[in-house]
Amino acid sequence: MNATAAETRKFEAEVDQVLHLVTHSLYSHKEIFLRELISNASDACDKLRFEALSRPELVQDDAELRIEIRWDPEARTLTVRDNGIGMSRDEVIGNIGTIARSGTRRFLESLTGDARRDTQLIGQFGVGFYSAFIVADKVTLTTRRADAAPGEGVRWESTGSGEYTVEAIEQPWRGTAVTLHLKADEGEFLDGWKLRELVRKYSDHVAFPIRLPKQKDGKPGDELETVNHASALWTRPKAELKDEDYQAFYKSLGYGFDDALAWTHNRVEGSQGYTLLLYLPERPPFDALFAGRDERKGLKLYIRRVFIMDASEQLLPAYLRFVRGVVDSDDLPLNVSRELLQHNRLVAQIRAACVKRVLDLIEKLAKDEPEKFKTFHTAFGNVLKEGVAEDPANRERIARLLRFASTRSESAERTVSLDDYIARMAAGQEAIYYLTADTYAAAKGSPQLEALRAKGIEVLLMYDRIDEWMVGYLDSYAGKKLRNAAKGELGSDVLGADAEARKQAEKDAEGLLKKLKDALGERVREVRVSQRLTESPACLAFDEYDMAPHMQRLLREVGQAVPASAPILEVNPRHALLRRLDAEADAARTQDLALLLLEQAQVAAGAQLEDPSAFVQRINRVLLGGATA
Ligand SMILES: Nc1ncnc2c1ncn2[C@@H]1O[C@H](COP(=O)(O)OP(=O)(O)OP(=O)(O)O)[C@@H](O)[C@H]1O
Repeated sequence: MNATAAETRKFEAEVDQVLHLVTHSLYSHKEIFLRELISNASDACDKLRFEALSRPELVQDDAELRIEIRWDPEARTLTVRDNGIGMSRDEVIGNIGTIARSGTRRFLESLTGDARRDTQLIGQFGVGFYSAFIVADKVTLTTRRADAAPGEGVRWESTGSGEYTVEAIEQPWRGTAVTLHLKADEGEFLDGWKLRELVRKYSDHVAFPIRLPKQKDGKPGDELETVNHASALWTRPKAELKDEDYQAFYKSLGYGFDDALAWTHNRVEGSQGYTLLLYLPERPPFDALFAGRDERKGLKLYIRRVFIMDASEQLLPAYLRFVRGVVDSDDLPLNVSRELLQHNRLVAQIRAACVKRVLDLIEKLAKDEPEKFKTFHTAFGNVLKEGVAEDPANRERIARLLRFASTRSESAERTVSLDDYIARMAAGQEAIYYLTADTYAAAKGSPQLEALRAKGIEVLLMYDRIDEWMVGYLDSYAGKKLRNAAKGELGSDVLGADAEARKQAEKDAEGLLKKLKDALGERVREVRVSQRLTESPACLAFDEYDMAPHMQRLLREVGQAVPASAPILEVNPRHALLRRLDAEADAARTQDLALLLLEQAQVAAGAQLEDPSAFVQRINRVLLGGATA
C-alpha cells in the first residue's frame, strides 16, 4: 500500500453517542481504561496464537507473545503495546470507527437518565477501546497485521470528537500500540508504581506477560520487568487463589463491573483431562439473555491454554446459558471446529461435567448460602425451569432447586421448595397440588382452590409464564404426583370419604345443570357440580390435557393459532346465585344469569371474554333488576 496522506473520516453517529456516554458516566471508574486496553491486547495475542497453530511462520521472528506498557512523563503519553494479531486498514476502520455489535442499538435505547444505572449498563456492555477517552484527549493507534509487510502499517488518531484520521505507515513490528495523550489532570497515570498497582489489581491473571520499565528517579528506565502473574488463572492451584483473584478474573471475562455470585473450579484427570472454572453471575446481562437462546456466549473453550472459541452452545445446555467461565481441555485437537464439537465424545463428557458442577454449585448455595441462592433464583430461576423439560436425566435435581409461592406462605415471593411442600403434606394427601395463573393475585384468589383451602391442603401458586409448560414435564417428584388443582377430578384426599352424599348432591342438581346447559349451549363442553368450590358460585375446570386459559390467551397474543375448545363449567348448587337461577322462571333472565356465571368463571381463570360489551350490558341489566332493562 502506498497511500501516504492521512484520510479524515467521521465516526458513525452511534460511536459518538457511546464515546460521550463512556467519557461522562464512567469518570468515577476511570482507571478501567487500562484493563480494557490490556484486555484487547491479550485478545489480540490469543488470536495470533490461534492462527499460528496452522501458520507458524506468523510468529517465527518474534515468538514470545507479550504486552508492554510504557509512559513518557515529558510527552505525557502512556502506551499499551502488544505483538498480537494486529489490524489491517479496513479492520481499523471497521472495528474502531464503527460499532459493529448488534447489541449497541438496544443498549443505547435502554439507557435512562439515571447516572448510576447507566454506569452499570455501560459496564455490562463492555466499554472497550473507547474508555481510553476517559483520561486522554487524543489517542493514537498504530498497527500492523501479523501477516502483512512492514510497509502495510496503519496509523489511526482521534481526539474523540466526531472525527478520526487513518493513514498508511511503515511499521517494522507486528501488532498494535495504543498511545494515550493524557488530559492535563490525569498525571497520576505517568507513574510506574501506580501503573504496576493497576496491572496487578485488574490484569494479574492475563495469560501473557505484561512488562513495564523499572522506574528510576521517577522516570522509566530501560530495563523491563514482568509485573503480572502471567499464567492462566485456572491452571493455578486452588489453594493459591483468593476470592479477589477469582473476582478479578471474572471481570476480565468481559461482563462488566458486577462481582460473580459464586464459582466452581475443578481439575479433572482420568480418561481425559480438563479444567473447569464456571461462574454464576449476580444478575442477567442487560441484553438478550432470555430472547437469546440462540446467540449464547460466555463460556470460553481453551485447548492446552490456547483460546479456541466461545463454545457456550456446545458445552452448556440452553437452560444453563447464564453460566460464564472457562473450559480448558488437554485432549481435544487444536484444530477443532464447531461442527466437530457438536459430535465429539470428549466434548459430550465435558458438557455433562459442566452440568453436574453447575447443579452442584447451585445446590450448595441453596443449602449453605440462602441469600445468594435467593439472588440466583430471582435472576435465573425461570431459565433453570427450562431444564425440567430439556434435561430429563437431571429433571429431579433441577426441580429440587425451584422455588414457588404457595397458599401457605401468603406472599408472592417464591420461597417454597418441593421438598418443603412434601415435608408438610397432610397424612393421606395424595399429590402435590399446584395452580398456574397469570399473576400471583389471580392464583391466590382462584375459586378453584376453595375446597383445598378448606381442607388445609397447601397449593403451590405458579404464575410465571413458563410454569404451565414446565410442569407439563414434571409428572412427579420424589415419588409424589404433581396435580393441577384446576384439572380433572379431585382425589378423596380433598373430597373426604362421603361419596354417597356427593352422588346425592349431584342428583339433586340434575335439573339445574340441564337448565344451565340449555342456556349456555355450545359455549361449554359440560356443566357439572363442583367439588372444588365452597364459597364461589362457579369456576372453570379442565381436563388433563387442556391448556389453561391464561396460556391460551398468551399464545394468541403472540400470534399462535390455539384451537378453541369449550371449557367445563363447574357450579356450586348451594350458592345463593345458583339457587336463584334454579328458581328463575323467566327465560331471558335465566340466560343472563347463566352467561354471567360462565363469564365470571372465565375472568377468574384469566380467560379473555369473547364479547366484553355484551358482558357489560348483561351486568347492567342484572344490576337494574330485570332482563329487559
Ligand atoms: N490491541 C488490539 N489488537 C487487535 N485488534 C484490536 C485491538 N484493540 C481493539 N481491537 C479490535 O477492535 C475491536 C473493538 O475493540 P473494543 O475494545 O471496542 O471492543 P471489544 O474488545 O470487541 O469488546 P469489549 O471490549 O466490549 O469486550 C476488537 O474487537 C478488536 O477486533
